[in-house]
Amino acid sequence: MSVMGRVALVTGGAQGIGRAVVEALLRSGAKVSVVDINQSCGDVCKSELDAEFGGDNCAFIQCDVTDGHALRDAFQKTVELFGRLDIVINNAGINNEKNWEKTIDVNLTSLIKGTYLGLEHMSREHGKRGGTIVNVSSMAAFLHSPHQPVYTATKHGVIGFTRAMADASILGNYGVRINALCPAFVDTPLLQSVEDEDNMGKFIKFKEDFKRSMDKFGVLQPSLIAEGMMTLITDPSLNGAVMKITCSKGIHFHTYEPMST
Ligand SMILES: NC(=O)C1=CN([C@@H]2O[C@H](COP(=O)(O)OP(=O)(O)OC[C@H]3O[C@@H](n4cnc5c(N)ncnc54)[C@H](O)[C@@H]3O)[C@@H](O)[C@H]2O)C=CC1
Ligand SMILES: CCCCC/C=C\C=C\C(=O)C/C=C\C/C=C\CCCC(=O)O
Repeated sequence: MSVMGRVALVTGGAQGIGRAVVEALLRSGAKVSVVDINQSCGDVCKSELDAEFGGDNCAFIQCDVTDGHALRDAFQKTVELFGRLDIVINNAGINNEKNWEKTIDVNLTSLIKGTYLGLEHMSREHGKRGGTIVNVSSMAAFLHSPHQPVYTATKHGVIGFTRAMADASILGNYGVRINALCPAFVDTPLLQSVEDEDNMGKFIKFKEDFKRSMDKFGVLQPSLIAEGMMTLITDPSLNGAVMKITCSKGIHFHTYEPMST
């Protein structure tokens, strides 16, 4: 599927992985709505993207994804601005073991809301023409590291929810493909949360151990994650797929036992 002329909404799109995905989409001819809580970062992002891709191709919508009404408005505004919606990337995420309820709210509850809103705007069930949703999980979903237990739980949850919804999409003939993306460590501001007791809480004492793990597994560039994301967006055969991206194996897919596919 070509993304030329299609409309995408990317949560947490103002920096890091989300920003790299926004750029890849714009480069391929999509129009993109960048939905992010950070007003100043979003303003900088918007002016840089306008300079590179032209002013009519992207919008910045300031929104806290945990605010259900604001998130609904962001979807509505995207459709009003660009006339349609085809691609939803639920990417916004945080690493906060101290305020772990917030981590669940941002990483899992809001991602579920974003998926349901995406379906309202794209599913044949709602009289729409179909589309695609990618939910951002993490390689943390395949580990049980002691550094970030609640973060890990949310990323496991993202995979379970995504695969169940992908099956629901087939059963309900939604016409919407739903997939998950699981990067290993990526060079973004999120990694700096390891330094901060406000984020790590009592797990700050594992900081050095965590850094050794980064040295062992390596750190990826956001551009590679955007490349994997574009495959999930454009390959019409993918639904319920779980893409992993690691330094050792690059872009590859998790395989499941046939009975659980
Ligand atoms: N950086 C890494 O090593 C990895 C990151 N991930 C996941 O990738 C996703 C993106 O992470 P990064 O780009 O690394 O993080 P980042 O911290 O660089 O960017 C996250 C973006 O989300 C926005 N955001 C945070 N809370 C929000 C909220 N309540 N409402 C709206 N926007 C909000 C931030 O303002 C920021 O622009 C997250 O889901 C993260 O869990 C997955 C694997 C590895
Ligand atoms: C406690 C550390 C907090 C600081 C880091 C913040 C966020 C990290 C986000 C992730 O999603 C990455 C987490 C774990 C997976 C990383 C690597 C696994 C690599 C496995 C492999 O290469 O085979």
